[in-house]
Order: sequence, then structure tokens, then C-alpha cells
Amino acid sequence: MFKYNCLNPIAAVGLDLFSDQYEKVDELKDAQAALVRSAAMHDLELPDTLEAVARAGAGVNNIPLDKCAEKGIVVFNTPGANANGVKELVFAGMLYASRDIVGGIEWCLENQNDENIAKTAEKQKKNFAGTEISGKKLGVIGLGAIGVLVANAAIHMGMEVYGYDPYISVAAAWNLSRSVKHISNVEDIYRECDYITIHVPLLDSTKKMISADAIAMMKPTAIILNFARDLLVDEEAMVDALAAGKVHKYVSDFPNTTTVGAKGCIVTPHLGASTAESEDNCAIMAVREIRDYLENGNIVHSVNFPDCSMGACTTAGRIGILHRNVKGMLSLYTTILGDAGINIDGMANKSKGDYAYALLDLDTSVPENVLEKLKNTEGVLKVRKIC
Ligand SMILES: NC(=O)c1ccc[n+]([C@@H]2O[C@H](COP(=O)([O-])OP(=O)(O)OC[C@H]3O[C@@H](n4cnc5c(N)ncnc54)[C@H](O)[C@@H]3O)[C@@H](O)[C@H]2O)c1
Ligand SMILES: O=C(O)[C@H](O)COP(=O)(O)O
Repeated sequence: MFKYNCLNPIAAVGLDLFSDQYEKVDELKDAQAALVRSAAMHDLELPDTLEAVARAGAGVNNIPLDKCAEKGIVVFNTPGANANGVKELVFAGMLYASRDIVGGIEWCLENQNDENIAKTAEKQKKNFAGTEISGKKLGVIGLGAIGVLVANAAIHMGMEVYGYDPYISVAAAWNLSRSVKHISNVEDIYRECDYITIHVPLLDSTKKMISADAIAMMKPTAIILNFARDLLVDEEAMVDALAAGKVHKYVSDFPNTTTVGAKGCIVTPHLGASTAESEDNCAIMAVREIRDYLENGNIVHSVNFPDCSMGACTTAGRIGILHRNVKGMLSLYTTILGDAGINIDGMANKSKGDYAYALLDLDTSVPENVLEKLKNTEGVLKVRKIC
């Protein structure tokens, strides 16, 4: 029986994919797997029982990735599963920033008792007029799952789209419309674009990447959209620039005391992925990842260990070894197994940064004393007996 804990509510359509071999538990300390959305995990005590964490979503800045790796806990996310939900809200953000839709709605509510509201509205509507997005320049910073969808949809909306991503994946490049202009110097986006939207992960290297200097290059009419993470933007500098009329609007999906209520800021309460479709997609992908890892030892879509798959286990034994990415590890395993008279039928070993994963199919189930030897090998973080 496998036990899992949900640190946030996770869509039922995903949890229903757990078989009767799985039991939901109320406490993380009792779980082998955890499912999480944005709950902060940095200060949580991670129990020794925990094997896997699946982030039902994209951003993993709420999870201590290295601490998990050191404890042999594989962290997954669900790339692309909520991208369409975010893309649609980015366009809502562009429209809210371009036309005073909110002001217009508020005016209607304030005048709901006016019998002549239809007539008055025709006189007042000039106060809520705006501009169109068609024909304007959009800069997309980060062309991953979300950035590509935003860029392609903007082309269909008649925008001139500039795309910047020095690390773009081959898959994303294939999906990107050929009409998107490839930008190699992000300053071209800051200087020339009417709308700038950011879709990069929050990392040490991207923190405050929209800096005061970047903001100073922007047009006074610029509209900046942040549906990625608030810490990507120097928001103090942004609020100052808005107050001084140096940029026009800042749309953010991450409320905080700097931006909510500040002049020119339009803030939503982290709604990007809060659609039925995105929540279902993320939950389904997260549960599949956890099951494939716990039942078969396969790693797909991990953010702290390499992906490594050998399908379902068809041999008498299978073990997975999470270890440091240092030389000589495989020969230590083959020696221990060979000395125990165990034949290796198949093997895969992959590495990612400081960490690596070996999956071994064996002609017999590994006895406890051999598992102990493997576990006690210098550089091994965790050994799992899968069958
Ligand atoms: N508002 C929401 O509800 C919501 C929902 C989903 C994701 N997000 C946020 O959006 C981010 C992006 O999501 P995604 O699904 O597109 O992720 P993704 O991993 O598919 O794409 C991120 C892209 O950013 C690029 N990148 C990294 N560093 C860069 C840099 N310095 N300059 C330019 N590009 C850079 C990468 O190459 C990659 O192509 C997530 O990390 C998360 O923080 C927010
Ligand atoms: O990174 C993400 O996937 C988003 O920020 C969504 O977060 P949520 O699952 O808490 O809505």
C-alpha cells in the first residue's frame, strides 16, 4: 500500500487515478508521496518515508529542490498542463490594461438605480475609452509552454510579436509561429514594445530581471504583464515608474503590499492556473508521474533528478538508485550485484547536474543484505526496491 498526502486541494479527476493500492493520509509525515500546488515547503520537515513530490503546476520555487535531492526525494512538475489557462488570462490582462473595463463596470454598478442609465452611459463612455491590441508590438520574455502559446495567439490577434529566450527548447522552437521575431538582445524588447509579458521561472538568475534599468528603457505607454512570479520584477521601481508616468500599466497575478492599490497596477489573486481544465490537467499528470515512479521506478518530468525510464518491470527484480553524479558509481553497483550472484538484465543511468539515477533490471529480487550494501555505498542517496 502506498500513502500520499495533498498539501493543497488537488482535482478529484487526478486523485481518482490512484488505484486501490493507494491511501490518502492527512499528515505529510506518514506519506511516501506528496502532491502540492503553491504551498510553501521550504520550512517543512521532510519525513524519511517521503519518496516523491509532485507539483501540480509549473513553478517549483515553493519546493526545496536540493534539500529533497539530498534526501533522495524526486520532485516532479507538470510542464504545460496549465499553460492555456495562463495564456488566456494574459490576454484578459492586456485588455484590462488597454481599456478601462473595470472602471466601466464599476460606473454601471454605481449608477444601477439611475432610470436613465442607458442614456447617461452614452455620455459617460468616453471616460472609459482605450486602445486596441491589434497592430501593437508585444515582447514575450521566456518562450516555454506559456510564452509560446501567448506569442502564437498574439500573432492571430494581429500583434507584431518579439520573442526572447536564450535557452529555448527544441520542442518550443518547433511550436513557435514563424511570424514571431527572434530577439537576441532583450533590451530591444524593453525599448520597442508596447506590451511586455514575462514567462520565465523564478531562479537566482532571473530574480528582479525586470530591473529599474530595464524599466527605465521602456516607453511611457508600455504595459508590462507579470503572470510568472512577483520577485522577477523590481516592483518598487515599477511602482515609482508608474507614479511618475514613465510606464503606463503593470498587470500582476501576484498580490502584495507593494502593488495592490498602487497607481497603474492591476492585480489578480494568482488566478493564472485556476481553471477547471488546468487543475484537472495538472492533477492527472502529477498522479501519473507519482504512480510511474513508485510502481515502476521511472522518472518523467523531474526537476531535481534526470528523467530515466525503462517501462514496466518484466524481470524478477528491479532497483532504482538515486546517487551523486560522480565517477565510478556504476562499477560499484555491478561489483556488489555480481558478488551476490545477481545478473543485470537491463540498465539505464542518467545524470542531471549534481545528481544521477540508475535503474537496474535483475534476474532475481534483491535480498536485504545486498540492498544494505548498496545503500551504504558512498555517494548513494537512496536505493528503492521496485520489485
Ligand atoms: N500565474 C500562474 O498561475 C502561473 C501558472 C503557470 C506558471 N506560472 C509561472 O510561469 C513560469 C513559466 O511557466 P512555463 O510553463 O512557461 O515554464 P517553461 O519551463 O515551459 O518555460 C520557461 C521558459 O523560460 C525560459 N527562460 C529561463 N530563463 C530565462 C531567461 N533568463 N530569459 C529568457 N528566458 C528564460 C526557459 O528557457 C523556458 O523556455 C513558471 O515557472 C511559473 O513561475 C504562473
Ligand atoms: O507555477 C504554477 O503552476 C502557477 O503559479 C500555478 O500555481 P497554483 O497551482 O498554486 O495555482
